[in-house]
Amino acid sequence: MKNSTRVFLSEIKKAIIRHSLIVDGDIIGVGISGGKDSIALLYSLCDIIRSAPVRFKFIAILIDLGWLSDLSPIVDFCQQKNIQLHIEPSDIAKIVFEIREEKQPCSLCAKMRRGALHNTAKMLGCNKVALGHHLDDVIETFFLNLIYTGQMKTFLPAIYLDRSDITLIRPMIYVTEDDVVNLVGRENLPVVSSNCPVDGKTKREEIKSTVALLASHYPDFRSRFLTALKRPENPLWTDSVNNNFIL
Ligand SMILES: Nc1ncnc2c1ncn2[C@@H]1O[C@H](COP(=O)(O)OP(=O)(O)OP(=O)(O)O)[C@@H](O)[C@H]1O
Repeated sequence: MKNSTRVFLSEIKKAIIRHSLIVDGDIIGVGISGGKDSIALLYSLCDIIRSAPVRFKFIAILIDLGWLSDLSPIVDFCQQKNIQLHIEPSDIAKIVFEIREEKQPCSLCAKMRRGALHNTAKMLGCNKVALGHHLDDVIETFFLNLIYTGQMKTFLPAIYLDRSDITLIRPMIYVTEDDVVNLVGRENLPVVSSNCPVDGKTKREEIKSTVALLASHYPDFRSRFLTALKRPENPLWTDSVNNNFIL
């Protein structure tokens, strides 16, 4: 294994340990979108499980929204790695774009997708769902909330959802999007192209360029942001597993 891949995996392990994301007996549904972030997460968990001090299981879950071009690279990858893959069919794309003709389709689509993912995970006996959010997602979400809703909040490393009785975990929050892109290229991980009609035209894409601009002026911007989040006195993240800080 290349050293840069080892470094990537060690950052995931650090997040898992620091935020107690995985404990003995967990059955984790890993949300797979077909994109680079979630396949990087799946790859990482495959490696981490081999030497983990706790016993856990995971299942890859893909909610088929109806616009992925060809799922076979993901199916082949899971077969090669001996990963259980569950593909859940859905009418989400049809409902959002054809039936409801939503002007702001992303929020309805994301809501329906989350519901389908949590229900499918529960149906498969999972107590946790792992998502492929990375540090850039954490930073972008912070600025999206600040600018559009006037709130200082972002993704938590872990959060228990009462309503669906499931804990969401985000093991990739210490790695950047560039780290993910490099891993996917280096390890030749399969990415499936999406025909989503609003891909690349969202508010998140706008914020992404703003964050990139900040990082080009201040090269340590992302790592400083992470340091700020990790500070024990910072209410955004501290003890998030026990939900002592509700955002
Ligand atoms: N169709 C889906 N089925 C299952 N899980 C999904 C699906 N879409 C997204 N997810 C999960 O939700 C996370 C966040 O979704 P989002 O649409 O923001 O993707 P992303 O950050 O671009 O990640 P990716 O590169 O994996 O698409 C993904 O990383 C993945 O874990």
